[in-house]
Amino acid sequence: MARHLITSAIPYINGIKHLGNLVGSQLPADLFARYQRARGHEVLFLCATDEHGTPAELAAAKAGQPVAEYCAEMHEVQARIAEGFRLSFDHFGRSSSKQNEKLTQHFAGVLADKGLIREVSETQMYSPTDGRYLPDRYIEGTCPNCGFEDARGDQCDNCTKQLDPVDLIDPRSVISGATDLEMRETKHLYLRQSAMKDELEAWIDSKTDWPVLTTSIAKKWLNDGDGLQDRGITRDLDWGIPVKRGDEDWPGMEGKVFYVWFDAPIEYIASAQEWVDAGKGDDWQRWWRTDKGAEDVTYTQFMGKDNVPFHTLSFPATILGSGEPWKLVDYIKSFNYLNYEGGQFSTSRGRGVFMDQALEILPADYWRWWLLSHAPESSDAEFTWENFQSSVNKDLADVLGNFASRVTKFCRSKFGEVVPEGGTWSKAEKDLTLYLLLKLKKYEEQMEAMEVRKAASTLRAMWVAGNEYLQDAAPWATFKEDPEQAAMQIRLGLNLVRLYAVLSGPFIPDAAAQLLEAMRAEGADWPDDIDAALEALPAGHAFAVPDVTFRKITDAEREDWQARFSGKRD
Ligand SMILES: Nc1ncnc2c1ncn2[C@@H]1O[C@H](COP(=O)(O)OP(=O)(O)OP(=O)(O)O)[C@@H](O)[C@H]1O
Ligand SMILES: [Zn+2]
Repeated sequence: MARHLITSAIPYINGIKHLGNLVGSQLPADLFARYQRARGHEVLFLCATDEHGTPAELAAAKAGQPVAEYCAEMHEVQARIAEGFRLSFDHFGRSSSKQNEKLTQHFAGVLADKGLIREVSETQMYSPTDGRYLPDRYIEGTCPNCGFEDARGDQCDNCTKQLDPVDLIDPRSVISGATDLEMRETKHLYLRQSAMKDELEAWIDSKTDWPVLTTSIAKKWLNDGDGLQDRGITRDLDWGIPVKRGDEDWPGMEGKVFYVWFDAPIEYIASAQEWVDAGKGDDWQRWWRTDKGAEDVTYTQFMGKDNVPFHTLSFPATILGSGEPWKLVDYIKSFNYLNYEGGQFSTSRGRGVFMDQALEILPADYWRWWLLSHAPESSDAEFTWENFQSSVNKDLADVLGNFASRVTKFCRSKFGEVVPEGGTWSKAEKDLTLYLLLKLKKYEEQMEAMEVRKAASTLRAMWVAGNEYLQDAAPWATFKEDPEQAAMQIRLGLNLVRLYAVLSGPFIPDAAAQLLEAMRAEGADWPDDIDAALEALPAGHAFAVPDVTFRKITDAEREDWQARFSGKRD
């Protein structure tokens, strides 16, 4: 039995995630976790909410709530929606946890001891009226480029020019509107990533099996321009993990917090500690410490492309730089972007379909299937309502759902709700099992390699083969001349329903469970042997006709949804 540690990029707290976020991180991670569990391996699947930083403060202010309270509520909301999508996390933690605070302070202390942290003096906007430094996003003013009056400190939304707060004409505080802003000197900690460039590069170079998307982004950051830069890991904010050197205060760093991208990946480890502290597990170190049992763990991370630099360079710099025996990632599966109807999904602009809305209109499996079978792997992909309707109707309703329904209903009408007896396999059945055997091996290889789209298409090919077999065998016609042969065909069909349920579980867990229950299948073990799997339900075994597994999406619904989700979410 292998041991798999699996993490999904942790979703940011400032709102409900869209379908792009889902397919770029949590959903494929869940697919892989479910597959490895189905293969009998030991899995620890972790995720969390990413709660620190300015956008969380801004979102809380907009909601009129204290930021801690806002984050606690949004965490619950995200956890509930994740359950709705059947994301099978062993633990869904919070980067604002006590465990993460301690661990983040620990890493900063160890890195400082190793000489990998330096102090830098810089100037930053300070607002005496607000009594605080203002991050770029807290400053607005007139754009020097286009004259737009509400340009932000980091960028003008009108002309898209990247800005520095000092560029703005008549800058003002977003919090109070105060205009008496001044530049003040402030000290920050920088992680000396540049000192670790060679070590990081050698490590990346050793990962010859990683997706090109992952390694090409890492290489770009390592070598473009002046090469890998040191990175500020502290901020003048209230909301975040207080800067400490291990358990000790850090002279000169009073009132400062760690930068959100420093503490967020450390939460992958802290989430395992939270899992234990919540009484769900008894040993987190055997997953995370190579000196305490984690040397045989395979660790896989899932994320969208914008997260790759932090996972290939910054977080490994923290882990490697500590010199402590922490588990390093073995494989980083990264994704391109899913776009929405000719544009981008966007949380800030409320564009696209969001996870809560998706579940209001259709069950999780419909979305899981479409998203995974169209995952943006080798390039960006696009969600359109037409494509969604046609894929769901073809793959799920016409192929899988229809197969289960025809086989079970025909059996009930001619033989009753028990697996019928008699008949022997002919060439058609042997050909089918051989085909399924080949496809199954392919499916396993693709799932192991996390080739999500290809695995979906292989699974679909197995469903299609069953449908074609049924069409050709035509038990309804056979029955008239040779009821025993028809019984054999239907017996095989019922066993195929069970087999499909077992194999489809990672993609469409609810439908899989529903079909297994209807088939009254005792075990749902992964098939070692196709022939045996196709005789798992013996003659005389009782079953029930399942309720409709998948329904079709009508044109009227599609048009309705297309209109409803064309504007901005409020
Ligand atoms: N359109 C997209 N398609 C695929 N993955 C995406 C997309 N947008 C974001 N992601 C990924 O989703 C995961 C969670 O993202 P996160 O919560 O940080 O939101 P985000 O990247 O700020 O997205 P947005 O700006 O749209 O809110 C990350 O791994 C990110 O790379
Ligand atoms: Zn402008």
